Amino acid sequence: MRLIMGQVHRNVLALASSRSCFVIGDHLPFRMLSLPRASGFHQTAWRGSQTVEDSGSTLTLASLEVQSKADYVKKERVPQSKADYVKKERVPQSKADYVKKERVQRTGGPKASSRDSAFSVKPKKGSTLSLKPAKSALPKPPVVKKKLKIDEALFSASSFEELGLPPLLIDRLNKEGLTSPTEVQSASIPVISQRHDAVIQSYTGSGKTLAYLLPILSEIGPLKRAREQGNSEKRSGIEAVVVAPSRELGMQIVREVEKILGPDDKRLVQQLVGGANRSRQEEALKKNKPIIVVGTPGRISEISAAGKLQTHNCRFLVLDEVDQLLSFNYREDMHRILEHVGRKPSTSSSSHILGPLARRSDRQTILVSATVPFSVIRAARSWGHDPVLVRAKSVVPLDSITVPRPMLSQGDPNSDSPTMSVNQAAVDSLPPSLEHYYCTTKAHHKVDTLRRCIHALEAETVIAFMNNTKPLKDVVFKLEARGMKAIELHGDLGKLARSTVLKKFKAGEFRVLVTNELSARGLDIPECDLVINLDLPTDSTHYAHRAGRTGRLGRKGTVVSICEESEAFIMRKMRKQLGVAIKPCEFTEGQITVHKEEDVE
Ligand SMILES: Nc1ncnc2c1ncn2[C@@H]1O[C@H](COP(=O)(O)OP(=O)(O)OP(=O)(O)O)[C@@H](O)[C@H]1O
Repeated sequence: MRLIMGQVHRNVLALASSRSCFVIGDHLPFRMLSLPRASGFHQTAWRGSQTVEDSGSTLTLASLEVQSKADYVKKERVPQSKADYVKKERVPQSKADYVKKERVQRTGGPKASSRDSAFSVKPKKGSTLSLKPAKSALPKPPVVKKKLKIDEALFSASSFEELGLPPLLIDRLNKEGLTSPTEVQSASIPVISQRHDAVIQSYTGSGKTLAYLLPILSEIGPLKRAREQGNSEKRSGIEAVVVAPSRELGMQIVREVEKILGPDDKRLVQQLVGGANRSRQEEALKKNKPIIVVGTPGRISEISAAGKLQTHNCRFLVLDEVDQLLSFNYREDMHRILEHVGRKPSTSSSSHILGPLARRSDRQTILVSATVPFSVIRAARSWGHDPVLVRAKSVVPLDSITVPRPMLSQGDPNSDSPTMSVNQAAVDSLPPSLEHYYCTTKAHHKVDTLRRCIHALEAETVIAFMNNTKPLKDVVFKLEARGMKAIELHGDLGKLARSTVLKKFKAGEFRVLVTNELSARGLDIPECDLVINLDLPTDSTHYAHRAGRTGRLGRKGTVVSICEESEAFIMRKMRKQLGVAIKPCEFTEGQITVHKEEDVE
């Protein structure tokens, strides 16, 4: 047993019990109790992923609606008028492309989707029809959901077969139209299958959920790989616990598991999210005998403390959005979960002396997030056996990772201000396909600017973020008053209302979802082509997670932050911390005007 002590400055998570105490965080005085490493890092995991990456089989993405370039050219709408040609103008990519205050007719990001309108038929606003029947006489038009192009580059060259997934599971994936793994899935599946504890880090929307679900479902449940006779592990009860910080994310993961298990076996996953009826959840646990539970920390620990959730035999513990789950708010519930899941109660005297870590079973701990600060690496080291960090193209032992020295942002070589240091965790979480802008306006003009922005970018599925709950309703009211269908989503709504809102928004019944931080993590709405910050996020990590609601799975996406003139410096700071171009712009006459940075500094 080792005892390590250090200095603490912020982000403290204290997990304390009578027998153990962990304190973790970035630059924190922390105490960590851990067992000696059983063995060195098994190179097999690394080799496994290398082999996978080296394989050069061709992709089959048709079922993912990934279009080849040729398809696009074929299907693209033939320009009808001069205006159409203007719309197709290229968006400036480099600084050189920007002419001072050049007026740019936007064609990147959302416009790419409107270019795809050959597939989705978007009625042109203001187009004249000779015979226009009264509104009430019209049958309700079906909501035509647009399809955004997926960037093939996100997908790995390997196939699910090459990753060694069992045939039954591959069949189910194919039935769901999933034919090729993404890069992070290619890297994670062999590592988890080889029983490594792992931290999975990859940018938002890159497929991290299946990156851990697929290797788990290869080992448990009806789709698992067949074992040689005499080599089958007999387990009963819950074999995997997945923890997520919000009900929405929890339910989204449940649906993903249900989708893979298929209609006959979907009862084998049980949601344990807060806000839902607890006794019904407990009854379902008894009746359905699930093999996997997915829930929020509070509800899981509540039911576990009541003795209604037996997880001692559990083989997998997944913490999705781990950096958020390790925040102070969740400390007590997370402590209980970490103490109980996959830990057999022991009466041996040695375990009493050594504490709960000595009682560890062969539970695999998998920590997942787009943003992995060093505090998570520390936590993973203390909880895992030879844990590894898995990213899209690399697998490294956590022991080889050292505390990062703050990097100064480019263009600021002489600055030693800590605020100017690059937030590497946030940088790594940003999908490369995003475009970022900000514009300034007076506070009372923000909603109008939002509306003009949506029109100028021709965005069809928009998520607008604010910092507080109260003003959301007002924004919805103002947008609706201007003829734009909008709906609010926040934690004060009941569980049913929250899921109804999401369902309607996903179905295209509303163009704008006005929400708060609740929706910033994990929410997967593939059609979202524009994220708006109506209030600036508190830091670059929050910016990155909000931004990640668009540009999912290699699609195009645009992020626009609307702020007051006095806040513009925050955007410039954010740009340096994130290492991306966040371009100043304004929206006038239905167009976006991109400014040169010097114009506004
Ligand atoms: N191999 C695949 N083929 C096609 N689609 C996939 C594949 N893997 C995942 N997806 C889809 O990609 C989308 C994004 O996946 P997911 O939500 O797991 O991303 P994520 O990396 O967890 O994002 P976040 O960090 O925001 O939580 C989902 O709609 C998911 O169904």
